[in-house]
Amino acid sequence: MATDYDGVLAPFDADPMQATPVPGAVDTLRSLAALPGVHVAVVSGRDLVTLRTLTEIGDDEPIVLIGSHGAESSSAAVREAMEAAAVTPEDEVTLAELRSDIEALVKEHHSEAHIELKSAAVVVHVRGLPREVGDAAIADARRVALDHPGVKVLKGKSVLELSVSHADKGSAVTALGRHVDAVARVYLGDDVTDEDAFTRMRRPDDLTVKVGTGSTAARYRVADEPAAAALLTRLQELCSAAHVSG
Ligand SMILES: O=P(O)(O)OC[C@H]1O[C@H](O[C@H]2O[C@H](CO)[C@@H](O)[C@H](O)[C@H]2O)[C@H](O)[C@@H](O)[C@@H]1O
Repeated sequence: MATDYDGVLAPFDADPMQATPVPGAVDTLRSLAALPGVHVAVVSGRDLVTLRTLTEIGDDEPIVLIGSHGAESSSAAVREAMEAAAVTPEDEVTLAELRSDIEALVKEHHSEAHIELKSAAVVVHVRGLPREVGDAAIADARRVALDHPGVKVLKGKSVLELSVSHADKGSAVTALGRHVDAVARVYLGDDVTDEDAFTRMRRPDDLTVKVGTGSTAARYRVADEPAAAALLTRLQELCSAAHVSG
């Protein structure tokens, strides 16, 4: 059972570090993870350190954290499966150049935008800015990416992410499913990067859920983060009842 973080477990906030989970949602994941035969993961574009900080899920807990769109994980099995997509020393050099160019761009031309530095990416944030101001910052950031061959450009919600990671959420989450011999897989996501997971989870017993509006390959949809939290609670109740009845 895997869920995305921003826009699913946690409502959006203009300050990325203030985007905290819907009250009770992480405890629901803990209850699910405590059930025999249920494996739980939080999958995010956040880097692993930040994901751990925001979820407050500890290293000693049985919930797998997958960060940087699959490039980082608390699970050795996922790390091994994603080894070919790991960030190389050459990628680190590209990332340092990218950071420097984006910092210069924002400082000189788009001081209203915010930069988030991640272990495998630089993100330009424009949430809350007037549309034309945000669009101009995103367009210029795209141009910076063109100067750095091999950089992946991901357009998210009020963000442009420039990444040196070669991973994707779909590969990471299906690797975890294989590792635990999952017979049915659940994935909740809200953004374009979650579509990689939705398209890879097409078995009859898989349950894929898009949170919010927009086209999707997911089979089902809920309206927003509180509805996603309510769905997780219902799944926990059903799994718990199935366990009790044997
Ligand atoms: O894969 P996710 O867990 O959905 O993470 C995707 C990106 O989420 C974050 O940005 C989004 O949430 C911010 C906090 O609410 C918001 O300010 C921003 O507008 C959203 O796009 C995060 O900051 C990125 O690094 C993640 O890649």
